[in-house]
Amino acid sequence: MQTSDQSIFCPTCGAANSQGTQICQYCQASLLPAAESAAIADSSPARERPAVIRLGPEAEEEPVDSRSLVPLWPGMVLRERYHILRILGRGGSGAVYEASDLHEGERRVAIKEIVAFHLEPRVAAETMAAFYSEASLLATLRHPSLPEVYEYFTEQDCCYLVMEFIQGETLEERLQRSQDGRLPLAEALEIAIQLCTVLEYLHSRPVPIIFRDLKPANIMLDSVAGRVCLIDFGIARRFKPGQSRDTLALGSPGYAAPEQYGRAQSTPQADIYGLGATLHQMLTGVDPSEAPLRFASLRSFDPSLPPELDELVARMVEISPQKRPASAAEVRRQLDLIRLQLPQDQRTSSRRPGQQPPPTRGKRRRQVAQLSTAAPSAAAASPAPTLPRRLLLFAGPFLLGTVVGLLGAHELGLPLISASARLQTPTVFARTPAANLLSLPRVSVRLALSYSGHQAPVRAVAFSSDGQYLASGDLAHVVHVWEPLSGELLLHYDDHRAAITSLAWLPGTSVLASSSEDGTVQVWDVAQQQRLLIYRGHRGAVRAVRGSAVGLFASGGVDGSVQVWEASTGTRRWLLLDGRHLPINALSWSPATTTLASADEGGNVLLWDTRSAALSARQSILDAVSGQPVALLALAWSPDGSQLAGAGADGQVVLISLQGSAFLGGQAVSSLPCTTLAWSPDSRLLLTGSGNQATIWLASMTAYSPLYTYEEQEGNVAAVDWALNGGLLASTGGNSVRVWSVSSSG
Ligand SMILES: Nc1ncnc2c1ncn2[C@@H]1O[C@H](COP(=O)(O)OP(=O)(O)OP(=O)(O)O)[C@@H](O)[C@H]1O
Repeated sequence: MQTSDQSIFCPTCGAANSQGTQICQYCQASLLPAAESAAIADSSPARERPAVIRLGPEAEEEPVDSRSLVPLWPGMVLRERYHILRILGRGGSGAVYEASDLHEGERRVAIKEIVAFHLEPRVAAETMAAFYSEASLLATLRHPSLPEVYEYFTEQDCCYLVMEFIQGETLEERLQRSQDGRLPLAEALEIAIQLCTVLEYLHSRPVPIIFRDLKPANIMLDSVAGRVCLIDFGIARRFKPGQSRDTLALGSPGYAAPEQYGRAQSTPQADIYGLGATLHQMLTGVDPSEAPLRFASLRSFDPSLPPELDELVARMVEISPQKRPASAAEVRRQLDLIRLQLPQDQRTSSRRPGQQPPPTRGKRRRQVAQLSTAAPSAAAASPAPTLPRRLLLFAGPFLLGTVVGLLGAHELGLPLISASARLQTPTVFARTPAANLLSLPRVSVRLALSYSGHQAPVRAVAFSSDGQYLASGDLAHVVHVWEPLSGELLLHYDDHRAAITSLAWLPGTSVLASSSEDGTVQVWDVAQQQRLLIYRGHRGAVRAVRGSAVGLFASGGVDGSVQVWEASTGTRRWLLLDGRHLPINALSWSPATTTLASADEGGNVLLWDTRSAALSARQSILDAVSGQPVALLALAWSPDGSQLAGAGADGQVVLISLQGSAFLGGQAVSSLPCTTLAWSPDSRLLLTGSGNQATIWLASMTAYSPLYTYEEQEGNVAAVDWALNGGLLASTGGNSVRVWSVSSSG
């Protein structure tokens, strides 16, 4: 359904006028008294006051346009069944997708989505009720010109209608392709006659069904079967005898009959009007939405057109429904007669509706890639008995050649790396003068090794909780798991299809999760060398994943949702939304796992109570100079649970005390974005990465004192981590990962 955001509909003639107009430009009636009711025609769920789902006490509500919501992601599998292939179109209330049905031999289906999760609970409930009513209506219909409905369901506050996929194009696209925007007479007649048959069918149901939105964009021409199909039953309604006017005025300007604008109840004559407007456009090339309710004689455009057709179309678009033909059946009979009277060579179209010119070599549609047989179903555990594709285990120390750099490890009691390791040019720490040297702890930092097994910039690093493993992930979607003190590569994983964004271990286990711009989180057990599952609950890139000690992963991404799911099965426990739909950049669990913190692109830190899955606090972070919200890029809870640190795109690091959720203030640590953060195990020191510098700070409430700054020569420091058992930290720089041994005193 399409309504113009800029239009106000005349209550007298139904014409669309621009907002602010006081006199109808078509019939000169006053628009003022009716403005309020006419505006109903312009309402859509997307324009309702937005709502917040699982809203906490401090959350505010802001308008959300459903068109800005991120749709399902090509590649994801909906309901463990429908593999989304591409977006076919987007409308006011959601999108339509082409998908392959994995339960039906990869049968091609079209899935229509109605997004409701951004709506107020009341509006969402109404939307869903309307959806079920329309879907159940459509599911009962059987006609060659209607797509068959296979299934409908709701999932995460979105409604989905799975239907027959029609291979072809819309009549609107066909008209755009044609010369002068019109069609040959025989083709137009064939399309109109087929439309009459489906309208006859709808209007003759025991309770007649009025389509109410007949227009070229809602008509599909099946290039395989040569049939004409009606799509988009969004505003179809049952005709209720005795009702004087429609509850809601809906339709598309130019094609909608005047009575659809609230003056009367729409009857089958409303569909005859829409068909007349469409037929007029097919024969003249004039788009009726440009001058609604004005239809010049067909023969004024093309004098060769039959006068009977001219007269029939003029009757079909009469303002008064009573003057229009009595039924679609009558229109069809007349069109048949007109066609019969045409000279033999003009009676049949050289092409069936929707039939395309034969494809030229090399222009055929590419076969859509099939799901990898190794990929487990969405959000479900895979019993995968074998290693996933490209999951390789390398035993032995052959990677020692890539392990370079060793400075004074013996001083710190670290094991020496094999003498075969090449020594790197010594790395120099620039010791930054501290404000008050006497009161500051002493930090001793030594480079233990540089790992250069990656072929692309490294974006994420994470120590397992026992410090045995270090995982690193890069822009070329490769994850390596290696032994941090020897650099021995244990696992090479490249089943992601886009850059790795974040890595997280499940505390106390060898289970690792990697999130990616490909929209998935992949989970595998490093010790078992087995992938456990692929989590596909997000729409769009996943930017953060974090594991909790109670067997849950939390993930967040550009779709603005935080999702909490079971690490062993991928079953989602909570979908946490705050109504703003700002991309989630970072997550952190409180050590007691009772709170989950998320940070978004709009500078909000949100605290979610994991017992009630409700928002318990929100803190907005503003740029120290401009006062504007600043995107938060990293978040880390101190291991003692007392405070939460956030890093901003303005180079600011903020601290939030968790006693009373007080914001303790922030300090600019760099003029460049601060992209990564990690706490020392004793919760006293904070490691940040900004530009090409990695800095260790004494993180006091009032000021941060820099203790060490390392200037990375190979690129920016995109990620850092501090091993929980102390002693080691890791930082990235270009394609390399450096492992440092660290000790502090005082
Ligand atoms: N059954 C189908 N088979 C193939 N393609 C379809 C099918 N249904 C819809 N489409 C494609 O999806 C596009 C959008 O469909 P539709 O008009 O139903 O949704 P919409 O524009 O989101 O609806 P609305 O106008 O209610 O906002 C169509 O233009 C068409 O290209």
